Amino acid sequence: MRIDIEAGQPVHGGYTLARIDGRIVLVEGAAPGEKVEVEIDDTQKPWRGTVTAVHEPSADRVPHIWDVAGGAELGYLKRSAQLDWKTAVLNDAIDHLGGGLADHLKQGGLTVKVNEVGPGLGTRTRLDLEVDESGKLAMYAHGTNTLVPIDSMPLAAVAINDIIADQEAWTGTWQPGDSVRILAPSGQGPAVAVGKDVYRAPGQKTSSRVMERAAGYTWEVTATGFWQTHEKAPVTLLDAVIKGARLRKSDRVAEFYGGAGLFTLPLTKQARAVRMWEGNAGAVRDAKRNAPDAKITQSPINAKVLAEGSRGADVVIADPSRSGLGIPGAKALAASDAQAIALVSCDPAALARDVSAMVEEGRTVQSLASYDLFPHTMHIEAVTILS
Ligand SMILES: C[S@@+](CC[C@H](N)C(=O)[O-])C[C@H]1O[C@@H](n2cnc3c(N)ncnc32)[C@H](O)[C@@H]1O
Repeated sequence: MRIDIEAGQPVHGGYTLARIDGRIVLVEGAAPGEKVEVEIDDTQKPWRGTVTAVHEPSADRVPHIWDVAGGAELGYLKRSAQLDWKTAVLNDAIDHLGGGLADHLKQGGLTVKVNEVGPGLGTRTRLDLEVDESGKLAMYAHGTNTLVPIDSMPLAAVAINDIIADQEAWTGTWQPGDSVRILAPSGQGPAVAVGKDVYRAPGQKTSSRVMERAAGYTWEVTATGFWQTHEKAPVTLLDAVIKGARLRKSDRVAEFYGGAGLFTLPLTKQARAVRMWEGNAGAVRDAKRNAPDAKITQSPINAKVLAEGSRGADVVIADPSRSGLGIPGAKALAASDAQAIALVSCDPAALARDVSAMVEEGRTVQSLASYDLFPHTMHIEAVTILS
């Protein structure tokens, strides 16, 4: 069924909201306020609409930067409009899921907005690809299981695109059905990971770890493990977290969800003592090498670990995955004696819930800054500092 609608406000997930006879439709591919025709998928709840024609284009609409496959769902909007979109989504989550958080921020004179970080293209240092049945590097078409061969991916760093463009030279390195990660680490030349094998050139295997450098520090990170993907993410987040928390040399720090030690290493150089918790065994191995002066524990993190681990800390840092801390976990951190808590969030709903729970426990938000570390996508990253 095709129908004409006016797209409303942006909501989490990369959609704008529209209504048809009072029924909510999540629309993909429209700019807020645009009059568009959409193909309705009524098998999902809420209904989904995909733009099939634009009747009155928004002034924010531009030619899509790359609609070959998934991964750039806001690529049809000006960069400034993407930032406005994400700012609206973040504020909407705070208003609707954050209880009294919106009032709390207002009373503190804080406004929430997503800040531009560097250029929109060529900034991604990791690209995960599949190999199609003909052996070509491919990605899934947006929202499908269909692989589309690719010749370039404009969000990825130049070094990654050079490898994609020259993929014939890599014949035999990967096979149909393989998953391939191409990396452009900041501390060395590019690398290609196929399963557990890592190559720096066709046929030339290299270490399974790659070198990352930022803010005068060096980390070795398992090529297939987690590392922030935007080239400026390490420096941006280090600055936001460590400066934001006003870390002093005499502080004892408890860090949760520490990964390969992005924060852990600098913390050990700038604080008295650092304890870190992380669940992934490979990340813990990396973190122990990267930050030998920290006390690092491999453990699933839950409210009990957050409560016990934060006891006695002057500063607490937590960078959970998308699901966030959860209310019991957020309350456990809020109840610690820490003078500062830095929470890194990558999901607006989890942010609103977690920060609101900490405020309810008597904490005060000092700052809430968001950074566009995923340009042309719907994703956000935010750092909240609470006292
Ligand atoms: C967003 S990453 C952040 C890592 C690091 N701070 C960085 O920026 O590179 C989240 C980390 O939390 C870990 N993690 C997620 N859920 C966890 C859990 N329930 N218990 C322990 N670790 C968890 C993941 O393995 C991952 O390393």
